[in-house]
Amino acid sequence: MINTNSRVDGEKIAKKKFGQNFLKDETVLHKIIESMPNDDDPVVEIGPGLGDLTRYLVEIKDVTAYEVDKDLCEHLRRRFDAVISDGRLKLRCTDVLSHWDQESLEDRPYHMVANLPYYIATNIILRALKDPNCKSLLVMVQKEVAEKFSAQPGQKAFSALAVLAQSAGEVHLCFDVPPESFVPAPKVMSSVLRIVKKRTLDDSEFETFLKTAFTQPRKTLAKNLSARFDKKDVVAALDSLDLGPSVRPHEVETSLYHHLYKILKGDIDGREENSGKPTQQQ
Ligand SMILES: C[S@@+](CC[C@H](N)C(=O)[O-])C[C@H]1O[C@@H](n2cnc3c(N)ncnc32)[C@H](O)[C@@H]1O
Repeated sequence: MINTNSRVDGEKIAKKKFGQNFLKDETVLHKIIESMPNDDDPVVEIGPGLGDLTRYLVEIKDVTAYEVDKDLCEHLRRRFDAVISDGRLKLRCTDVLSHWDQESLEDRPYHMVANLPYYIATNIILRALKDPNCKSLLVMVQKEVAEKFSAQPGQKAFSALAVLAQSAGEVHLCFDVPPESFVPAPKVMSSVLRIVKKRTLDDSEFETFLKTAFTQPRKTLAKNLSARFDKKDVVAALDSLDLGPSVRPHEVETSLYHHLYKILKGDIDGREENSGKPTQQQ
């Protein structure tokens, strides 16, 4: 059993299999709280851990927290006894991803604020982009993952994840957090990523299309897409959008991926598309 004192030794109790790196840096905790949306919607926290971020969240918001580790749940129940009793904190002791398969994480609009378990961070973000009740995300992830979601077209890190996130809303890498801010310290740099959603992703075929487009990020987009579509159609579709046959996947903007997808799916004729031609912003 974990000592209910908030000063428990994170180093000793951390379980690697659950991606436990506890955020102990008060400056970073405050920066996260200051970056939160300023409205009355509740917050969903995934992986409250020892509760060091949770204790600030419950001061300003109604919170639903999902924690998979039963030992930590027991600790959290004791630490937050009063706020659980008065309804400000709902603690769900379960694997968030299996819960999400059945329903949204909240039955009303919510913001996600979390120091995510890194081994499933990408899955959680993608799942949140598809949850109609999730309005925004403010999440700590591995810096490399934050860059994949927030990179701009033309940057090497621009990926299918960036296209998806930018299709859902505004994406911003807020700040970096060094390993020594956590106990135990992870091997990598972390970053806080914010996504403010304007729409919900609801087309899984578009996701599959992007996976094909970015299969081999250093090859041409035409080569990647030709694995699924006729090469002549791919080159014609690229041409209709003023994209040359040698363009690489990371060089094409989000809006053009949507046009390409529609053309290749047959929703839009390339020539028709050409008349009100969208072009790549230089
Ligand atoms: C990086 S730690 C963050 C802990 C705490 N929020 C903090 O900032 O110190 C990730 C947390 O997510 C929890 N977790 C891991 N996998 C989970 C899952 N599938 N569902 C819910 N929580 C999970 C871990 O047990 C751990 O508490």
